[in-house]
Amino acid sequence: MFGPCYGRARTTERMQTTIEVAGLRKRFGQTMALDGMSFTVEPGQVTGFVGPNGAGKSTTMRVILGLDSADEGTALVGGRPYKSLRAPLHHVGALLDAGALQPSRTARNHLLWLAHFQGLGATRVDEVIEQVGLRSAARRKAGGFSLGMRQRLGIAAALLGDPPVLMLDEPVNGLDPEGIVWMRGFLRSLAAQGRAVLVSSHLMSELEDTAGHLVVVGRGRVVADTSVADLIAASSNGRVTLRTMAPSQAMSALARVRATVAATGHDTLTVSGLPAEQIVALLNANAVPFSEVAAHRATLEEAYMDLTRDAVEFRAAAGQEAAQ
Ligand SMILES: Nc1ncnc2c1ncn2[C@@H]1O[C@H](COP(=O)(O)OP(=O)(O)OP(=O)(O)O)[C@@H](O)[C@H]1O
Repeated sequence: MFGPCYGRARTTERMQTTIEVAGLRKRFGQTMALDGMSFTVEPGQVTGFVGPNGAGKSTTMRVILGLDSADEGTALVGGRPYKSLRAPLHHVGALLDAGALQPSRTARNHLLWLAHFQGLGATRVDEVIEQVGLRSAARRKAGGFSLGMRQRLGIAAALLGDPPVLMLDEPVNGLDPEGIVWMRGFLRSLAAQGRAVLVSSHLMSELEDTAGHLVVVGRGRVVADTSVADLIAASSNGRVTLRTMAPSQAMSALARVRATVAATGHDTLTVSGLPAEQIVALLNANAVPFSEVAAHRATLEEAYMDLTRDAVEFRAAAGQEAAQ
């Protein structure tokens, strides 16, 4: 296994554990689904693949897996096109559609059937069942599984070949809170074993605490390729959060020195154009009570909204035009 729990030696060459996408273009009729999509997924971390609905995430994943062909550009797994890999499931595991299973088969039989085509036996099937926590349900028909259990089964299938690269399309979508917590921890543990893990979502909040790196997409191309820490720092730039029981007094005092102020809660203001120390001095000089003045730390959601605003506005405008 690629992880620490199964000892076969495996080379850790960087090229083996990456996804490299360069200049992908793909058109469906009038729709430009991919418009120069380029990014690399590195090993050892979860990379979030985020963007609004229709941004091109699923199409990119399908092209990487050879399920769709691009009009232009290249998509490589471990340095090679998927279709040229001799035992592809040992290179990359994917969860694109958790519903894709035979409802009348038990979970274990479903996995045994998949394992058979990869030259793998029952021992490996039982290992992955254990890994995803499905032991007690393994002999039940998959048709009766909840979405969370189907997702676990889909991940077990993706792990069968012990691949160094994993790709999951919206794995958290529709899960209950317990399922979400499990999925986040599990994805982090797969990355901690040295795998390259690409996880798509249209909600940034779903990737909070999971992804270390983000590829943010809109309109078929990358709008940001950054670590989570850098993205938050860039979006927080120069803003200060002020908590006060006298927001209107504070707003007047700040307006007099031409700071920009926005009310962001009943007792919270976000101030730009004035450093925190000067805000404190100003509030003290004007006898305005306050409980907190702190450099603002943007949430991942705010940073994401900043980045994808254009893509969303474009879609809203296009929708309005079409409706007229
Ligand atoms: N088979 C297809 N035929 C026609 N249009 C398609 C097809 N597949 C995707 N598209 C279009 O391509 C664009 C990108 O779709 P894609 O599913 O890749 O986006 P996405 O980012 O995965 O969105 P979502 O979060 O909604 O799944 C969309 O405008 C979509 O309608």
